[in-house]
This record gives sequence, C-alpha cells and structure tokens, in this order.
Amino acid sequence: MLHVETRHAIHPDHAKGMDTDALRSNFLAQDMFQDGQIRLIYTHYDRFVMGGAVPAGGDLTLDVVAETKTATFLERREMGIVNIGETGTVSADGQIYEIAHGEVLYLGMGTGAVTFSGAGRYYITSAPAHRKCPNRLVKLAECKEVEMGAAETSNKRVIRQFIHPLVMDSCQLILGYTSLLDGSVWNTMPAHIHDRRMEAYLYFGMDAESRVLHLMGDPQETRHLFIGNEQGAISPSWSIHSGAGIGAYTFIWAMAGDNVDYTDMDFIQPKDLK
Ligand SMILES: O=C[C@H](O)[C@@H](O)CC(=O)C(=O)O
Ligand SMILES: [Zn+2]
Repeated sequence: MLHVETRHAIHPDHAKGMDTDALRSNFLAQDMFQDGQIRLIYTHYDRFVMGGAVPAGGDLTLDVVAETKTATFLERREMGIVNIGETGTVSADGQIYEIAHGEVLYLGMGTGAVTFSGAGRYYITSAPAHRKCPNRLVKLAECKEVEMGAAETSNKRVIRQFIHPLVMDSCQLILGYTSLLDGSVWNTMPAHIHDRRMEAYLYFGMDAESRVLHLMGDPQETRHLFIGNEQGAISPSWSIHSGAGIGAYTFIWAMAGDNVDYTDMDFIQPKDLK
C-alpha cells in the first residue's frame, strides 16, 4: 500500500505566525513507518521526497507515484535509501541488494521499480535528477567519517557521509547520518542555514518515550518541534535545523538543491540566535 502526502513550501513570514499545530503539520514528518506500507511525503522544497517502507517480512514495490506524473517514480529522479531496521533486501534494475542496518543504497535516475523486502525499515529520500549516476550500495566501512564537537559543549558526535562527493557521485542528493556520543545531546550547534539547499532530518535509534527538542526557523525567529523516534523535520532553506535530545539518538540528514558541497553552510553563533 502506497500513501503520499504533499507539503507545500512555506515563506518565513508565514511561519512566524504559526501556532504549534500549524508548525507541526507543515514541518514535522510523522507516521512514515507503518507495517506493510510505503508512506511518502512529497515536498515542494526542491521537490524533495522523504518517507518510509516497512515490508514487515513481505514485499513492497515502489513504482508509480501519481504526484510525479512520470511512467515510474525514478524516471527523472534519484533515490537514497537507509535501512534503519534489521537486514533486508532491496531489488532494483535486476539486482538484489542485501542491506544491513545503517547501510545506504543509492539508486540513479531511470532505475525503474524498487522492491523492499524482509525485516528492514527503509528510510527513503529522493530528489529530481538530470543524469543517471550508477546504483551503489554503500557499506559502513565505505562512508566518510567526520568527528565534530566536544564533550565540554555536549555536542561530541560522529558524522557519517554516504551520498557525498567524497564517496560517490549523485545529482542533487547528499545524505548521511550523525550519531551523538554518550552524554552529548546537541546536534548542529553552532547552527547554520544554507539558502542553496533544503534539508530534512529523520531522528531514530531513540527510546519510545524520549524526545528531541528540534530547533527550526529563521535564526532571528526560532521555533521548536518536540520530535519522537522515527519522526523527522523538514527544513526550508531559510531555517536552522538543530536539536538537543533527552536520550541517545541518531539522525539522517539529506539535502537537495543548487550544490552538493556539504561544507557550504552559513553559521550562526549561539549569541546571534533569538
Ligand atoms: O548541512 C548539514 C547538516 O545540517 C548536518 O549534517 C549537520 C550535522 O549532522 C551536525 O552538525 O551534527
Ligand atoms: Zn544543514
């Protein structure tokens, strides 16, 4: 079963006046992971799509998505898939990929139908593409690891870059995930924006009762979302995207836009946030 929800692009002046419900219905991504379903959120931020596929031991095929009005979803798009569950398989273009927890599968433009199977919980990201880059399963050992932060500032973390120019080729999509070290709670502080790219976070690996206090908004007009396990935040290009967790967490970040330069960020120091 396929379910697709559309999220329109919001102007920062509009976001300023939103109450909690409006912020959550526009920027929180929830209910993506349901047994036996593929659930996508089609955003108008760079036409980035995020979602989940949970085959729960069976098979789920993603092929036609009415929103794109193309013969297949990937006809003019690329896709990045992260398995946040147990080992499972994804079949595409006549290949069967066995994907362990934390591994990333990139599927290039023109790949055709994609079938998700087994015990995996698959986080799906996709952006429009202009050329075919080779399909590739990126193993944990192949990603680029970057250590950031320090215990003294409660933000010691490891950033693992998978769909990233230092690892592989893609059109728009950049993707990886960041894990907080024991006792560190803050991600992406100092915060940043990048007007050239939108971004989406998916928080996972959390206790069911735990929450991340996710910060969003114009740096001078910050807002927050309390986010639970396997929920995400959609970050417009004008918004910061940062957070502090009550317990351990990892988050997948994915971006689409004008460049694939991960280091292209405009930082905002804590003293300049409001
Ligand atoms: O543009 C890059 C993204 O916001 C994240 O990769 C930041 C991040 O993982 C972190 O600092 O912890
Ligand atoms: Zn960012």
